[in-house]
Amino acid sequence: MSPNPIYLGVVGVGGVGTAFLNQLARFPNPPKLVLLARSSQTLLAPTPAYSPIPAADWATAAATPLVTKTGALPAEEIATYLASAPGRAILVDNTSDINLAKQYPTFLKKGISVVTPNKKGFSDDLSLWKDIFSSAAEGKAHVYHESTVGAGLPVLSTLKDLVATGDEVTRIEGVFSGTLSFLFNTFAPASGSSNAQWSAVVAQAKELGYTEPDPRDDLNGMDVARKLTILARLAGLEVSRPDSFPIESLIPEALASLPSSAEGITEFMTRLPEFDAQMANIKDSAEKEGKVVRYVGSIDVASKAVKVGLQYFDKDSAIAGLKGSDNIISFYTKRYGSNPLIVQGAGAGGDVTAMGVASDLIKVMDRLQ
Ligand SMILES: NC(=O)C1=CN([C@@H]2O[C@H](COP(=O)(O)OP(=O)(O)OC[C@H]3O[C@@H](n4cnc5c(N)ncnc54)[C@H](OP(=O)(O)O)[C@@H]3O)[C@@H](O)[C@H]2O)C=CC1
Ligand SMILES: N[C@@H](CC=O)C(=O)O
Ligand code: NA
Repeated sequence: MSPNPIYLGVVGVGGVGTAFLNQLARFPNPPKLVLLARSSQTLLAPTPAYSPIPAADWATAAATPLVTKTGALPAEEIATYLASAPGRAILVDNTSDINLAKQYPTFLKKGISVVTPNKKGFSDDLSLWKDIFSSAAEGKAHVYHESTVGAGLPVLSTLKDLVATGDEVTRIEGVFSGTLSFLFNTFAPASGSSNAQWSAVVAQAKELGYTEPDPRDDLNGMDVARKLTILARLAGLEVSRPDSFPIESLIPEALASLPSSAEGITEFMTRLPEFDAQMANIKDSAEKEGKVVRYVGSIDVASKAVKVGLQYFDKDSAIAGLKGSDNIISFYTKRYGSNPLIVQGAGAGGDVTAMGVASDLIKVMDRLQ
């Protein structure tokens, strides 16, 4: 038993949330799970006892006797409930909801720490970024969001360590999307050949849990732009918004105005095969130069230039040779000279993303002890 009980609220039980609950169930000294929510329902440990809900999958947790069930609760109510627990509290946000992310300052000011793989809050307006960190200081709470870039890979912790120890980061570049890495590695491999259709590989990436809840957020480049916004801000650049620099979209023009609803996602996935020839043309153009096409991003710190889009690579390059959903992130710094510090490995998927969330949770728990 840890000396000071810590109370936990978890919102989101999709691919990442379910894998996170699995890992939480194996913690030797788990926090007390007192709130578990999905979009339509919330499970609460009854007050004032706050006796914990088992850290199990949604169905098991929902079937637990004595759990109070309500519909979706406003973020302010979740914050009030957690702040009234008889100990320090942590919110784990496993959604991609911008509205919940906009309420992080409310949680933090009440002393509730936030751990999340949700990129939205850290990559929206710069004012929200500043509000999140000043609110954390005000509430003496912590914010950890390692899985917002490179899933569980130690990308943010590496960058923070470089900056905190006085190194000068000059450039960050690489492949930042697990989905786009998987798509291009499968559709246009550097060795061998592939007859896979673009739309079929997109459907596979969605099935494997690599894509954002709306796969168009990956294909339009916005997911990569959000990650670069977060990295650029940590490297000291005041990027105002994730759309403040040019982003190359892979969404066919004719499908660009479909609604951002569940119906819009279904129609997009249904009609995507009509546009397979467009992506095949891009692949063939690279092939004619003896290269492969990949979706990459870069931040040049001195010139404050952020770039996101397609580029051709030699087939024997490190980027061309990536496998599966791998990300590769190269940090060029004064201390590391011309050989960058490189972080590489799976950049999407429930288990690896949940690992980043679970390890952040352990770090926050340690700091609250
Ligand atoms: N998948 C991956 O590889 C990675 C994902 N991430 C990030 O992790 C987060 C989760 O992704 P993933 O698990 O794949 O997404 P899913 O779509 O699988 O799950 C999202 C979950 O959030 C719930 N949810 C959405 N909005 C709300 C809300 N307002 N209140 C309560 N619950 C809500 C959904 O509820 P319901 O079950 O009712 O639909 C669902 O349980 C995203 O921010 C994503 O960007 C980061 C790195 C990698
Ligand atoms: N959809 C994202 C998930 C991780 O951030 C990706 O594919 O990289
Ligand atoms: Na990471």
